[in-house]
Amino acid sequence: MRFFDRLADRIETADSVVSVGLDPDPDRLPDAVRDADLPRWQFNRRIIDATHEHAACYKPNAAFYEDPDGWRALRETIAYAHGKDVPVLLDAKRGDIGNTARQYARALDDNHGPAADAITVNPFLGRDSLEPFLQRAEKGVFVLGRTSNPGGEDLQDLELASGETLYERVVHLADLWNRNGNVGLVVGATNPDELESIRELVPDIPFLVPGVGAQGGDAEAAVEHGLADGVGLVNSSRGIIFAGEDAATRGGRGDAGDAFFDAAGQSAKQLKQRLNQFR
Ligand SMILES: O=C(O)c1cc(=O)[nH]c(=O)n1[C@@H]1O[C@H](COP(=O)(O)O)[C@@H](O)[C@H]1O
Repeated sequence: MRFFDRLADRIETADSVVSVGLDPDPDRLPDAVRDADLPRWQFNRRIIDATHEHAACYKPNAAFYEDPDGWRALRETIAYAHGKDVPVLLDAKRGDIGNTARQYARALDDNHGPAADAITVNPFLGRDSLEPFLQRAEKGVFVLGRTSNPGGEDLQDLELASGETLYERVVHLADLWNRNGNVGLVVGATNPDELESIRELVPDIPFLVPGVGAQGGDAEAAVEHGLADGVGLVNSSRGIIFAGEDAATRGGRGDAGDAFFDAAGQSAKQLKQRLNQFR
């Protein structure tokens, strides 16, 4: 099934557009999983147990897995999320010359274990750098449009000779690259005006909207402009997975971690309910 059809089904089943970011910072893992074999996998397993009812998608960021144990943890995590019937978007922000991109795109193939259903890509190198991803028609390809970080304006807001901004040009290209209907755009919740104007440019492309929660983005704008025909994702990572840090402190060392993971579940549920007010 094509990614955006699968995502639409999941959004309906879970009644949620929440993307739960799985960014397991090793310095912030609770005691309950620190001594486990593959702590990041044990952490993600318990986060998934606590949050899957409320998750439209899981979004592991590759930065948190780029070592041998990390790749194992990631593979287990993808398989486990699929076992709960939740799609996985690998946030890898890939983008390189065609020859290299062809290798990166193999991350979307099942050959070496279960693969992610979608990926984020960086459009800076242009068309051929994204082609290997785009041609995997069943997979979702989220192109960075207007990012949530403060420095995003340094390049993305530059005005071109044509009068459009660089991010508007990227949005236009993403629309052209969407011949398989598998392209999404990443637009940060910290830029509500850009969210609105980009939605006007591309009414039919679903957005991944990161930046609510820890980055303080605008949840209402994220929903109002992020969804295309009801399909899109609003991501929170630290705001969900580390919501239980205070609870863990109260539980003390040796605690089984239940309070920590319960808090993650509550946080995902609260975000779902908050976003649903605007759907
Ligand atoms: O592509 C992304 O997901 C992304 C794009 C962007 O503009 N801003 C952004 O924060 N992200 C990612 O979304 C997640 C946000 O994490 P929190 O700030 O903890 O919710 C991280 O994995 C970021 O790398």
